[in-house]
Amino acid sequence: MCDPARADPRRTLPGGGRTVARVTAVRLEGVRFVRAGREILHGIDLTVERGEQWALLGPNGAGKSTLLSICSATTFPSRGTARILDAQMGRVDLRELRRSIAVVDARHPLGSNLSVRDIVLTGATSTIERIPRWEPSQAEVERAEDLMKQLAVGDDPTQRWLTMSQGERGRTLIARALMTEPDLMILDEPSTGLDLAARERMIATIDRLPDTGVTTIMVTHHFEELPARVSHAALMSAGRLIAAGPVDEVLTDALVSEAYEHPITVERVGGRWTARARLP
Ligand SMILES: Nc1ncnc2c1ncn2[C@@H]1O[C@H](COP(=O)(O)OP(=O)(O)OP(=O)(O)O)[C@@H](O)[C@H]1O
Repeated sequence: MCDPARADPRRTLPGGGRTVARVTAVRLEGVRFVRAGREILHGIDLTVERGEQWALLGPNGAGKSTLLSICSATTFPSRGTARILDAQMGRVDLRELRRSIAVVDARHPLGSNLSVRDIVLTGATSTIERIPRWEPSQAEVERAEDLMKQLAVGDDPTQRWLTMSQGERGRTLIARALMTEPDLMILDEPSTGLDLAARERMIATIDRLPDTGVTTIMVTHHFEELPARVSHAALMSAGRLIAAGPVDEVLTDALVSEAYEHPITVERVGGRWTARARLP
C-alpha cells in the first residue's frame, strides 16, 4: 500500500495551485461551536501533524462527532479558527479541500444497491451515488480494482450494498476513501456492529493505513478497537478537551477517569488497549 510519493509533504494545495510544505493536518485554535443556541464546543485547541494516527475518545455527548465534522471541513466553527491541511476554513474552496479528506462512517447513507466496484468508484467523484453518465478513466478503474484487492472485497461480483455484511461494508468504504489518495482520513466508529473476527480484520486494515502516508483521526467508544499504531489520543468531555498528545501520555487511568467521570483502569498489552471500570 505504500507509495513513497505520498509521504512527501510538499503537495499542491487544493485550489491554491501553489506548492508549499504541508505538514500540519489539523490546527484548531479557540474553536467554539454553537447549535440551537447552545454552545457544544467550548474553545478547542488541537494540532494534528501529518502522518500521525489519532484516536478521539470520550463519553456520549462529549462533542466528538461535532469536532470530527470540523476536522473533515464539513462544519464551520462558530468562533475560533480551523486550518485543515493548511487551508483556513472560510478562505478556501471547500469542494477542493474536501477532495483531500476522506470520511469513513459506518452509517454511510447509500440508498441504492450498488456493487462493491461501483461503491469504490464513488470515491473518485466524492459522491454517495454513482453520477449518471459519469464514466471512470482507465486509471480510476485500475486503482479501484487494486484497492478492492488490498481490502479483500469484491471477489464476488454479485455482492451488493444491501446484502453485504457490516465488515464487508466497512472494508469497501475504506477502499472507497482511498480512491482519491486522501491526506486526511476521518474514521467515525468504523468497527460498529462487527463481530469479533470482523472487528479484528477491520483493526488490522486500519493499522495498515499509515503505510499510505495518510493522517487518520478515529472516533471509537471502545479502547479494545484502537489499532496498535495509534500514535496520539484526544480525550473529550462536555465539549472540552481533557487531554491531547502522545497516546501513552493521554490514555492514563487518571485522565481517562476524569473524562468519563468514573474510576477506570486502562492497560496496554502488546500494543493494544483495554479499559475497565473500577468497581467501588
Ligand atoms: N442537531 C443538533 N441539535 C442540537 N444539539 C445537538 C445536535 N447534534 C448534537 N447535539 C448536541 O451536541 C452535543 C455533542 O454531540 P456529539 O454528537 O458531537 O457528541 P458525541 O461525543 O459524538 O456523542 P456520541 O458518543 O453519543 O456519539 C450533545 O449534547 C448533543 O446533544
